[in-house]
Amino acid sequence: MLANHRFTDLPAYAQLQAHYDVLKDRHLRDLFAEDAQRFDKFTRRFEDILLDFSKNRITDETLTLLLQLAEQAGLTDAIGKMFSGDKINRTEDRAVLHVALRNRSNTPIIVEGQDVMPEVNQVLDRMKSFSERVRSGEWKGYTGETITDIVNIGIGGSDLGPVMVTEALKPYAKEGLRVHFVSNVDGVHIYETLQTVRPESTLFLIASKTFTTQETMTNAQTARQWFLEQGGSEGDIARHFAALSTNRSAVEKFGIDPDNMFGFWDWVGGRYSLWSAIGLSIALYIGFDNFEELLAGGHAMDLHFRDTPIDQNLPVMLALMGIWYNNFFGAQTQAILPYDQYMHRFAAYFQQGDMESNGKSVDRDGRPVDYQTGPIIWGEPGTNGQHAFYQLIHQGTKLIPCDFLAPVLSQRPIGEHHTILMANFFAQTEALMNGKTEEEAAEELRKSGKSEEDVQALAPFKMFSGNRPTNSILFKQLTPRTLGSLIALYEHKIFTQGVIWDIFSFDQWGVELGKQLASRILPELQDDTPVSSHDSSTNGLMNAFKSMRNTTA
Ligand SMILES: O=P(O)(O)OC[C@H]1O[C@@H](O)[C@H](O)[C@@H](O)[C@@H]1O
Repeated sequence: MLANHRFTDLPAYAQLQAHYDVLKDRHLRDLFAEDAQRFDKFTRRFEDILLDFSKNRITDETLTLLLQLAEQAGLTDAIGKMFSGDKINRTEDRAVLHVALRNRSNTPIIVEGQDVMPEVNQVLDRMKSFSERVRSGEWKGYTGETITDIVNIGIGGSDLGPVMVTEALKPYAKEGLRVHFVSNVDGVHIYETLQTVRPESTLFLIASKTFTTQETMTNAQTARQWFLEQGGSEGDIARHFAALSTNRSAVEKFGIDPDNMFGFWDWVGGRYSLWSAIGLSIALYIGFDNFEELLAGGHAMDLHFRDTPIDQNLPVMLALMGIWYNNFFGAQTQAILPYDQYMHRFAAYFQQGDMESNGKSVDRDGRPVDYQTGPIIWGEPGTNGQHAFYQLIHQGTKLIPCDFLAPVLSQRPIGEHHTILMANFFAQTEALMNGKTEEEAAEELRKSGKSEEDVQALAPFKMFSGNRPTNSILFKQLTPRTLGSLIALYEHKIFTQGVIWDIFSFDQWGVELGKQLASRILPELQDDTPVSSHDSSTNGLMNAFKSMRNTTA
């Protein structure tokens, strides 16, 4: 069991509060001017990844205090407990072992007296042989055609990870093999996808940890029916449907051949499951060797996180910077801004990863917290974001800490594109840090020939306060290994923050209420009887819906 603490009672918390009162008015520009060593001091490296956190509103003392905060919260102990299979997900009475899924060193990891590694390796072996058979064309559809399209049907953790990774690693994809993702219960999603595929050459992966999720089961039934209507027979289903799940009996009940089921375990959280059988679409798309590289990158980051002193530890640094702004500066959000178009779903992926993990308001004793926990995560790839929402980051009233991520080498080096992209990457963090004083803005206006009256009128609009914090994460290239490490970096950041905030990061009870109500409302929508069992707004909306659906558009 982890020793519980009150975050705000940790001795370092009060010290940080006092330190914040002093530091909050200091400008990053001055902190850089005062300390020539800032970059060297506040960068950390791991393999081909460089984390520069020097453009944060910190000093040596800030970092010392934040590290003390982590120590006082029992971080080292907590890391040990996760890696050794303790049931740290207490409200669900489960261990948390996504690290076992990518444990390429194969050291035993014991859950309830049993080493989980043999089972993990067995599923990986099956994924390998299945993906190789499909990719080589040995696996045939019901008319003898090879598989050209994979349709992954899943939602949340059974969708976002595979979507993000297959997009990020597109350069590693097999030519002629397409992958599609259907998640939304909105029939539009499956409709549009089915328009683009043929039953003879399509393999459906029904991805659901529980195999009970309403959206996924509805989409899976629709896909099955479509397959049968388009010419496939019941007997052909085995060649075209596979299941990725922990729930064997539900898979069998659905009619999927148990030989086509790839299992995983309750100690894999949905939002941490891309490393498990849920990653089958990834293995099919980029090949098993590349999938293994992804796992290896995750594993390397795991070892770094577990074995490196916390002051040298990349996930810990990211976590501490986040806590500094979240709990002392009152920042509400955290932007993730990848300067790599292939990473365009990275922020969306960590919206679930972070917000479902740390969006909690009771501590591990079940007491309401009196401090802020998980931030709102958002972001889009650079440079698109620059032309959309960066205005607010630069000149708005909100403090938005940003992570900038970029590869040194593009996967698609065309002309000057990557150099231009990177010029923007470096320019943005510099601009956010330095800003532009009103005098500098005025001087520029004068130089452009404006009258003194215009200069005075316009300068306030053209100044930038700066002092806006960023992390820069520079990596050599977006390879499977590097992507694996980057994902694990953020996963462990989330874990570290959860430990410091003394919350449970691995349950997600907050998603249940809406599901409960939806299943109560569904039968009420199935006829035209007026509804009166809810509040006046919900009744009113449902009755308007019922009457509007009966009138022609
Ligand atoms: O994989 P399943 O069981 O269909 O679940 C999908 C998603 O369901 C949601 O309800 C959970 O909040 C997510 O964590 C989960 O990833």
